[in-house]
Amino acid sequence: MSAVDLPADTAYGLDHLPFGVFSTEDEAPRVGVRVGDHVLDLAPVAAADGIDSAPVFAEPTLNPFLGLGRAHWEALRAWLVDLLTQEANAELVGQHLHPLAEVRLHLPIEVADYVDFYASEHHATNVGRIFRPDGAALTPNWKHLPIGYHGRAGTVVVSGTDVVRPQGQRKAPDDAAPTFGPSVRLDIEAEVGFVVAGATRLGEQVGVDSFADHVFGVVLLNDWSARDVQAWEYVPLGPFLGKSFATSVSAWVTPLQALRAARVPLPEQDPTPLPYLLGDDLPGYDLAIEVELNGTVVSRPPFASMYWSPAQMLAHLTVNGASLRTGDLFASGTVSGPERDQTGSLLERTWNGTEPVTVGDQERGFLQDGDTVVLRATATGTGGGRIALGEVTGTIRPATT
Ligand SMILES: O=C(O)/C=C/C(=O)CC(=O)CC(=O)O
Ligand SMILES: [Ca+2]
Ligand SMILES: [Mg+2]
Repeated sequence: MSAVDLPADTAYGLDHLPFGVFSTEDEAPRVGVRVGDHVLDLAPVAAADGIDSAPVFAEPTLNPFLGLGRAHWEALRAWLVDLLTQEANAELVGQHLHPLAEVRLHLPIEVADYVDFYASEHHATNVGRIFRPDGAALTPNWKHLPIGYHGRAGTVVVSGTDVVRPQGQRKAPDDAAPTFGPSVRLDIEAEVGFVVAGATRLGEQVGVDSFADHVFGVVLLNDWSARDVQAWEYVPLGPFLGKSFATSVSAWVTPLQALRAARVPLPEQDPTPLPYLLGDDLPGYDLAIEVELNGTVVSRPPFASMYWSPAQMLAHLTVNGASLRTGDLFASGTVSGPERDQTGSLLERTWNGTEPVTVGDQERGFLQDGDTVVLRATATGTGGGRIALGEVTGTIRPATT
């Protein structure tokens, strides 16, 4: 018995409870929790139950709630489970449940800084082979630190937002001079994003053991990439306009607590990293990702194969004393497993377009206008069944010329 009716096999049951921001026709965006195929409007329910922090849920982003800190997130989750478990609350809860089909979902966080890592050994090896065929696949630093760069926070968009084909300079090695125009090698990157909460001071470091104090939860993330622009611009400072035009995230943020049963050991790290990257609790997560292109699943990247733990990424991100802000977002980097059909980018999946994938009755090297990409991911929930991260979808629109 409980306050809501849920199918036994739902991926959004009481062991999940992801947070997002939604609006209904006549009311402003506010915080909601996904329960089955409904969204629970948190502010009025929390207010009715005498929760002090109820007003943070009437805000148009999760940031004010996230800023309250870990003890508060955990207490709120316990309250929510209790509320939804008791049949006596059925009327209160029922008044504030909206069918998903009747709401609009918004970007759940106001993104402060956005950082993207490069933490898959399989991905880094593949990209090294394709982009730098004459050198070693992995750069000498790769196994000593989680490589990353700062991306563009202002162009992080919510799932469902169209992506306009970027324009820019590109020059293949054999071209005499660069040309300008719409990217002809537009790609995806299937990634997992980590939502940071709680500000730190300049000069402060967040050690590997403080990961769960500073990461509220995870989103699925598509780091759209223009490979032709990227290949010409990135030496020596790294990715710039080939990545900054759009990064899509799921509308739902899955709390770290909901992923406790999905924790797995990391692959062995050899050589042993420096002490600030070592700790007793360096979780990997067994998330089964799926990349769908125009209705056909083209790849199944396994997040469990990532070399670096997100706890190591956060420790590295702050080891120089860079401070954190609530709403910071860091992404894992493209998730690729050892097999070709486990790679998280078309660059790898089609080996730079030379081995196209079959999608329905067509073939694809890179993305064409009108193509739709959907990323999905599931994991074992604490209740023993599967939970599903919010999906990330985007459709490519022609360049604005
Ligand atoms: O190795 C390179 O030159 C480029 C790598 C990427 O494009 C990957 C990137 O953005 C990080 C990642 O997603 O793993
Ligand atoms: Ca990336
Ligand atoms: Mg991007």
